[in-house]
Amino acid sequence: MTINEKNTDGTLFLKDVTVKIENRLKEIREDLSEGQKEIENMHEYYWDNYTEMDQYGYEEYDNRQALLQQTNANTEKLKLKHRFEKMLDAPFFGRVDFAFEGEEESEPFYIGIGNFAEKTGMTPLIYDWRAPVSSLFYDYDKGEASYEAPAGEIRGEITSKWQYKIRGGKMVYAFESDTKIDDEILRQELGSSGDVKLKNIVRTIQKEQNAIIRNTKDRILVIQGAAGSGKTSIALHRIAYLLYHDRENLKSSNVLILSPNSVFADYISHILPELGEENIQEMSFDIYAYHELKGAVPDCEDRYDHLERIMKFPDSGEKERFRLKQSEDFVGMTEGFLATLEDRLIDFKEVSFRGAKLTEEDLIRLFYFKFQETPLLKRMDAVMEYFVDAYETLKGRDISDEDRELLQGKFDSMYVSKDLYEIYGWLLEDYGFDPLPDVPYERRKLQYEDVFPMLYLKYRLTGRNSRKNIKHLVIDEMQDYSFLQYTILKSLFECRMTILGDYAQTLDTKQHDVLKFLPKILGRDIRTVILKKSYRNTYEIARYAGKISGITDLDLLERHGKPVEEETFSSADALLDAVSENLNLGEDGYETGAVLTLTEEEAYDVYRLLKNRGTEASYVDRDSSAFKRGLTVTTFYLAKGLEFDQVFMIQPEKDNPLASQAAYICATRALQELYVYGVENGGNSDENK
Ligand SMILES: Nc1ncnc2c1ncn2[C@@H]1O[C@H](COP(=O)(O)OP(=O)(O)OP(=O)(O)O)[C@@H](O)[C@H]1O
Repeated sequence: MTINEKNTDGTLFLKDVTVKIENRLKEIREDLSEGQKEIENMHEYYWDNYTEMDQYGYEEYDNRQALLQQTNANTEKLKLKHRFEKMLDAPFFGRVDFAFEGEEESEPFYIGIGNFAEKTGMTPLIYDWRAPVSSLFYDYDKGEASYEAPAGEIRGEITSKWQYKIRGGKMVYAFESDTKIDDEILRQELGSSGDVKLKNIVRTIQKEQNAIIRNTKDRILVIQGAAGSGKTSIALHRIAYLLYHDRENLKSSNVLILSPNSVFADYISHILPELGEENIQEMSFDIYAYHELKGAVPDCEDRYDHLERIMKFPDSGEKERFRLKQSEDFVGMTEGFLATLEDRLIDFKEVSFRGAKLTEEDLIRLFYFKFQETPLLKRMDAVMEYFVDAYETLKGRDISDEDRELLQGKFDSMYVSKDLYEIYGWLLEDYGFDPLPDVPYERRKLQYEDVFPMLYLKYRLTGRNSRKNIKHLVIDEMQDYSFLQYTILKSLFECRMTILGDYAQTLDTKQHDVLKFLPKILGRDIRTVILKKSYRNTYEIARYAGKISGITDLDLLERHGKPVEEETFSSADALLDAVSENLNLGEDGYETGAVLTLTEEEAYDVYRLLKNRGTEASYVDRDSSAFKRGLTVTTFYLAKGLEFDQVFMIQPEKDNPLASQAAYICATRALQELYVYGVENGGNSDENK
């Protein structure tokens, strides 16, 4: 029986292909050890013959090149080795039998996590899920179908479709299905615990998700998707797809993901390696901003300080001020301020230097006309360079470092201030905001509401270096970025973008209208895709979450589970008893659970009380950087983007402006079970005292 024989249940092919993968692995291991020896020999030759190499260094150059080539070849082999080792565990997960238009016989195409051929250059026995032909598997039922190949559209007919589950090299199940990815398999994938972190979904990518992953046309793709619709998963699979198809131009170091915090970064960190790609850089925009502002302020508050404050002091006016300072109106105010700043910032004084001179009139001409386009805080440097050039040409020699320093002092002294902190303070005062505290540099701490406005002002005053090495930017949780932040991002990144989020999961009391203002900032070449099908939660949890958010038009996967349990207890003690009773983690239970609160203080209290009772838990705060198996205690805002098998959501005792947002975010974090617990007013625990 040949491995191409049709209508098998895949077991024979599995046997055959496993042997072939093993053989290939053996060859690769031998090549690798040969290659390693080769490198060692080259090193030895180099050291033995170093002194005798030709004086121009040609031989040395050749040696280095050969060494580099061999190292690169070894790295490529190592990657292949990793891929094939992974494939030995589960070589393929799908198969389409496709009869090309005009042909009677159909050909089987097995689909797996990567390509596999017996030898480099031979027709693959297994196709990478990202190969053009593999889209047949995700996009079509049995019947007429087509796919986009580099040479154009290929038409034909799918005569049969199979889905497999292979673990440890053994076939767990195989079944033929007429339809796209069968819902039953999807339910099984979602219902099965095992992975703690976000998993790859290559086995069950849905058609609408596949269209996003394989979209290469749109420069800026915006995905608005309901909680649990797979946005983060899709964005990462899309990067894997783009890296595979554009290897020449796009390397993993050219892709950057803006992620909300380090725990989230850890949570998603293994998907790309699992898909055979290197991990991509990750950055929090807040941390980037703090670095950029270091010259003006040694310390900045973070977003979580701001959130905690608006929960504690809802009527302080902070929410409204924050919103205004991140808005389009504030960008307008800053521009208005900049228009009058030139006159206010500079006090022109004639410059004389060793017989040469720049009169006030000269300075004004250069400053306002010749260097008009140079950012204000850099403009005097440009005028100085102009003067230095003219002086050096006249004298026929360069000026000394001491003289340059002297001149720099003279030109700098024309600025009334070069301190961004002070200048930003003027802007606030001009528009009637409270001024910044007048303290020396070491004692400055910027409130979160001022971080991005100050960064915007900085870039307008000094210019910015756009990040040209980044060719694709991924922005997750798009609803948490403001008009002002997108304006700054646009000036920093001129590249393709995948922007994803869910306006219902905002961390504000009011939803930002991101989808409306994005085209204003990023231009017209934006394509927005809306995802309404939610996969994460059981039907019961999704319905419950829908009631909180008022979102009723969701398409829910019929995966049923335990009803949501809502209960109010007479004391914190009784509440924690209920948590302990229902917690079902460990060998025979689930992998992950979370107790989620609104504020940091509440989270820490619960964590402490649980610990006192001997319940193992990890406390995740803003400085945490790892997502762990077991029970996690944290706030709703740090749990955003994550998921847990069991969620215990603790309702606040006092009114809280973010209560409804928090409830929606907490509820949608639960994969299998959701408990909504509260304590009656006045309920108090002895342990709590
Ligand atoms: N096609 C799919 N097959 C299997 N699982 C899927 C699929 N799509 C999504 N999922 C699962 O649904 C869950 C939610 O996915 P993901 O976290 O990517 O969604 P999200 O839209 O980013 O969620 P949120 O906005 O709520 O954080 C994950 O467990 C993911 O593995």
